[in-house]
Amino acid sequence: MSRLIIVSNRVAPISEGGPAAGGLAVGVYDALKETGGMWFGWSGEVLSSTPPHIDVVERGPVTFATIGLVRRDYDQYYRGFSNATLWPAFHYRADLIQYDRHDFEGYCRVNAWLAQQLVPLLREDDVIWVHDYHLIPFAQALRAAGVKNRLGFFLHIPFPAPQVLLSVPPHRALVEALCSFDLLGFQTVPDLRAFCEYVVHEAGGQVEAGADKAPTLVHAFGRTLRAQAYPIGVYPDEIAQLAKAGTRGKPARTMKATLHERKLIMSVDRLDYSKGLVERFRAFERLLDQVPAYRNHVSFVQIAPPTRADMHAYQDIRLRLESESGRINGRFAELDWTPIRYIHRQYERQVLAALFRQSHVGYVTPLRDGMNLVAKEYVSAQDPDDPGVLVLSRFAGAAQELTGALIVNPIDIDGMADALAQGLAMPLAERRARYRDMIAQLRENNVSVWRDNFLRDLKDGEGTAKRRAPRAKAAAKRVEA
Ligand SMILES: O=P(O)(O)OC[C@H]1O[C@H](O[C@H]2O[C@H](CO)[C@@H](O)[C@H](O)[C@H]2O)[C@H](O)[C@@H](O)[C@@H]1O
Ligand SMILES: O=c1ccn([C@@H]2O[C@H](COP(=O)(O)OP(=O)(O)O)[C@@H](O)[C@H]2O)c(=O)[nH]1
Repeated sequence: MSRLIIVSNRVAPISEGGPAAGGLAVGVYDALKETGGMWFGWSGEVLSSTPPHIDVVERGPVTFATIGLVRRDYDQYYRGFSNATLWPAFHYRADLIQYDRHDFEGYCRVNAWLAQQLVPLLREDDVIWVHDYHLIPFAQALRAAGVKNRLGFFLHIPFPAPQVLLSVPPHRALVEALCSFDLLGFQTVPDLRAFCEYVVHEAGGQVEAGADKAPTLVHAFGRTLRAQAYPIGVYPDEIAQLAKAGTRGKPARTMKATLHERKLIMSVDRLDYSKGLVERFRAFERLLDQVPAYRNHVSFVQIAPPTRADMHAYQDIRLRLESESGRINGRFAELDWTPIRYIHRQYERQVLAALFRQSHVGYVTPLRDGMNLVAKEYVSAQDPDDPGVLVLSRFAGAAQELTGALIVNPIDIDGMADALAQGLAMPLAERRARYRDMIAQLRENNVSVWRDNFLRDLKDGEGTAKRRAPRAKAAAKRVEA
């Protein structure tokens, strides 16, 4: 059996059980610990001068091969092009895009360098699965180094509409680089469709919809590759167990004691401007304005651990959120009640799962999000006999599957306040019906299914990339939603 090699910028913390650094690390680790294999990526260290070397650690069936970045590479590749250019562009925040040609050069240089570090670790029949926007040029770099293995890529964040992507100056070079992979995976059908639109309308390529759920064939830049939507999942039953066990722990007991029978609204997000936190706080304020009966009868807990805290846009969102929570608490707080408990630190998944289970509403309202695993974890953690209600942004990838949630537009403050009121008052029978619908979907498309579908298509496609593109006048078929 061929070995699975995962390549991503962020690698899960090597000691299991600790708080996770984001959804990619959580999802990929869950997927890899069953199959075993090697996980290659950044160690999270920024080195001042020493030339980085690969650290190899075995943990059960998984070999972690991690490497540090020198300061200049971290600045240009991670803080610069990945997170100041691609992240805002792919999350539809054209107003926040910063672009520096030197950062793009650094991004390509680091991709080439990482690829060179990986090559000596590879075997001939390894299957290589590359993850996320930091590593778009990775296939080109591996091919240039002579690697012939199957190469797949999964994008964890949204793929933007072509008009938005055009604001990234090297957009064409990026899409050409993506087309060096054999298989491209997206979180949702709208992301796949946006990619195909770029291929057809901006790159002069062609796409052919695959029959019966098979991947779409993409002909572009002289290559043929395949592309498909593979929504990442969770292990719902494992999370339910964690949640049940966690309710006996100290954090959950403290939460219960300090709530004094009040209803609980729970949110958990990295403190990222894509998560819609300011709008969410204002919608909670609107609820208190419009339904005075909820004052002192409902508490909103927002856990928002720091992320990318050395970047201006992230310092800015932190200040805005601190100011909003201070303002709203100043307006409504009483001697025995603080309406918003805003907590700027990370918690372990077991603690989060237990808090989800204790809450009446899971409040997940990103402005844009590739998937949003928190939404899936929230539903998984519920007590089937007395489940909470999920209020979910239509712009989270998860909204494509979790149709039993109350779906909201995250910039519609009144609409979100209405959904909170509806969720808090929802009768048990309706809560159960919505929960049953969503948990069935989560079980059907768990993280193993995500991994297995992607790897099946990556292996099945052997030979596709070598096929020639069809003649130019063959009609391009658009991918249907
Ligand atoms: O590595 P960081 O810069 O600290 O950021 C954390 C991760 O954020 C993003 O996560 C995404 O992946 C999730 C799982 O597929 C998905 O649910 C979520 O919508 C995405 O935002 C990012 O894509 C990862 O590369 C980062 O590691
Ligand atoms: O304090 C925290 C906050 C978040 N998470 C985990 O980090 C992941 C966040 O993934 P999501 O897809 O929701 O968003 P991302 O941060 O990747 O954009 C989820 O598994 C959370 O349970 C965690 O373990 N501790």
